[in-house]
Amino acid sequence: MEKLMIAGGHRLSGTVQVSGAKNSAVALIPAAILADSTVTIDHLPNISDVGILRDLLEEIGGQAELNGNTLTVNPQDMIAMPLPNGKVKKLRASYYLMGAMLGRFKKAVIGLPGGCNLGPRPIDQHIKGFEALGAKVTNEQGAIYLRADELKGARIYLDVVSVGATINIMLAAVRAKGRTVIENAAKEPEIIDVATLLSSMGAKIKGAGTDVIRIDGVDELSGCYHSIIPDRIEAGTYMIMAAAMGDEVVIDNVISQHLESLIAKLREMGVKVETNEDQVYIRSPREGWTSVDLKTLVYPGFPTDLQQPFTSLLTNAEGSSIVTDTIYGARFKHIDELRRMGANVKVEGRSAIINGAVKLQGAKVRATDLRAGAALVVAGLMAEGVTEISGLEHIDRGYERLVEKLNNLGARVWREKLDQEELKEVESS
Ligand SMILES: CC(=O)N[C@H]1[C@@H](OP(=O)(O)OP(=O)(O)OC[C@H]2O[C@@H](n3ccc(=O)[nH]c3=O)[C@H](O)[C@@H]2O)O[C@H](CO)[C@@H](O)[C@@H]1O
Ligand SMILES: C=C(OP(=O)(O)O)C(=O)O
Repeated sequence: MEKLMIAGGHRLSGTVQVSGAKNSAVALIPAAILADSTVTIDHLPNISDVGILRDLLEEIGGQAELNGNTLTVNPQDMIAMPLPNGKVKKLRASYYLMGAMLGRFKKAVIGLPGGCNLGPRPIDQHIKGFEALGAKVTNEQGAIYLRADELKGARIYLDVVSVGATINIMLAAVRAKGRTVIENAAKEPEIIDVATLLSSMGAKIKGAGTDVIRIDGVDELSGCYHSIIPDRIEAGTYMIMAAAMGDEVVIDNVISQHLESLIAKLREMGVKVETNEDQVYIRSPREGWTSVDLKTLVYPGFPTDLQQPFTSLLTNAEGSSIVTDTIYGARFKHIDELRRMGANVKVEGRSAIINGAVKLQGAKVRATDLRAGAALVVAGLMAEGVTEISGLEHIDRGYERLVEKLNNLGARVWREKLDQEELKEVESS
């Protein structure tokens, strides 16, 4: 097991390349189950979630070859192998195996998913959707059993706007008989990316990216080639790092329209942000940023996945900021760790109140989830002295070549093995 070491205070400059989107990748890979021939997915991020999903496709009998950033999946020999335990528990997106296997085999057994612990993360809307399509769904000892004689298109109103439920219902509905309409659907760019892949396979989907998606089921879906969209959350994280420590930083391979809410907030703080077709340019005023209040919302609102790293930036803004997470009201595990670094932040209900103008100090901290990790990396870059971040396995779920990308920008970051005492601490926690 390793930890991330950051010698803080180094200015950043240059260009950083954004990888393919994690939250697309983790849906596109299960979607390949639905095809009857080879699916090639290009520009996948080299992160642990992708490796685990590849392994899961092999567990159900597929051939899934990862060459650099390209995954080739031959789904022909796949079977409806039950996956009640094991790797499915290591990530959130294993829930997409439910929709994809239900679509192809009309049955699936999938253990309840893992992923970031952000407080309760129910999947009732996924299940409501599968049931509306005609599946019988039961929860037996922590695994979801799904079975349908036939899937039939239906009108499904989501009570909660959910990315996962929207995609999962799409995955099953492309192979249902007749028309499915998802109302109050989520509109995130990753949903459009998944709909694009499914359409290339022959699915009939209209309205992805709006809150009403219409799907006309088809009898078969073929193989295809798909190139994934850039990761707006990784891009946003580097934008926040650049705002914190950047002289002049170019973030390359970005769709800036995906990040309008972040760009608006950075500008409100006094950070210079310019955009062109596929780049964002950031110049930070170095210090004296204005504090801002912020609420996370469903897309195109401010993404909850950037709330944690943005909070770190606000610790050094002039004045107080209030950050409210309306999506995951308990997504504040990073705050205790930021306090160890000297931050003056308190949590009240769904909000963090940040008293800014604090110079953070390097400390030993723990990433409890993926974006808490990103928040601590931002803090470590800003801090005086060395920051040691354990829980690196969370960060590895979502950031490809983080150390290399940061060092290319002028940061001083490296990985080190945990010593015996630290290993004991991890084991007992
Ligand atoms: C793999 C992936 O894409 N993960 C992203 C996805 O997670 P995920 O798809 O799991 O998140 P959802 O969009 O489903 O969750 C949004 C809200 O709806 C609630 N909810 C969701 C489903 C459900 O059946 N019932 C229910 O009540 C959740 O508790 C949460 O409060 O979107 C989140 C919100 O943008 C992001 O933080 C995650 O990075
Ligand atoms: C919460 C996240 O991921 P997951 O849903 O995969 O746990 C995230 O990407 O910030």
